[in-house]
Amino acid sequence: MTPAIRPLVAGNWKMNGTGGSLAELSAIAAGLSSDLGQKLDAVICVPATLLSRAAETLVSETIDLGGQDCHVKESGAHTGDISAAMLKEAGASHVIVGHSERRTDHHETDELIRAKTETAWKAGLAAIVCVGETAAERQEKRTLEIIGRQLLGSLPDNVRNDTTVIAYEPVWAIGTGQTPTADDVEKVHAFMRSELIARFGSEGAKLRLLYGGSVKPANAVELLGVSNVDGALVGGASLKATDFLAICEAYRIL
Ligand SMILES: O=C[C@H](O)COP(=O)(O)O
Repeated sequence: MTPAIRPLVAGNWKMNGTGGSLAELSAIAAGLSSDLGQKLDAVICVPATLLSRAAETLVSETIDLGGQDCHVKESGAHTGDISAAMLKEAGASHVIVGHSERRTDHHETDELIRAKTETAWKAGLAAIVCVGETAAERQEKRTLEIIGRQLLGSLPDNVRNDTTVIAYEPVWAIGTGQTPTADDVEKVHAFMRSELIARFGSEGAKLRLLYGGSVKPANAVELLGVSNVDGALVGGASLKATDFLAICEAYRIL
């Protein structure tokens, strides 16, 4: 019997946040210093420019910090890029890799995301590996084909549940207010779980599978209550402490 998986609610601030936003981060940390924080893990992936200050601000241990991407190389002549080691030194424990906004805008391939995941691990970061189908792929009823390809193409061989988190984010649900039905989320997460167990055995059964794409306080209980959903990757609703904590509150009920 696989032990219960401890939920993870991750926030992705994307390209939002300056010094004044650290007050929201402190409010999230304060909100999770209560008994609520015993029920889940939380990571906030702030812009890299805020990481060091965020780490200094967060005197409590109730939340971890993450980056939103890292270069595949450990260092070198890559103007404007950020290495996994830089994120780690600045206070990150996690890094998102393969977010659909990078797969699309920066033409990131499964192969590159797999290599970035290994680079993140080498720097001591856990990778939150994103997969998700586009609206066109959904229309063509290719969701499971796409998720299967991305899932297994983007993951190195030796994944562990303490170094790797998977986030299923249907691209058409990101920032749109639309979400799949709970049944559709269940189908994809059950498929991911079976694929991961088939490839990684018992470790595949322990990986946390997050859902992301318009998660809000109003739909959190429904979406987070779906089997094989072990948490959420939250964009817009993570920018306000009240909304992010309201999503976390779902775990008082679930
Ligand atoms: O990384 C977060 C996802 O892109 C979801 O963003 P969203 O909650 O604003 O739809």
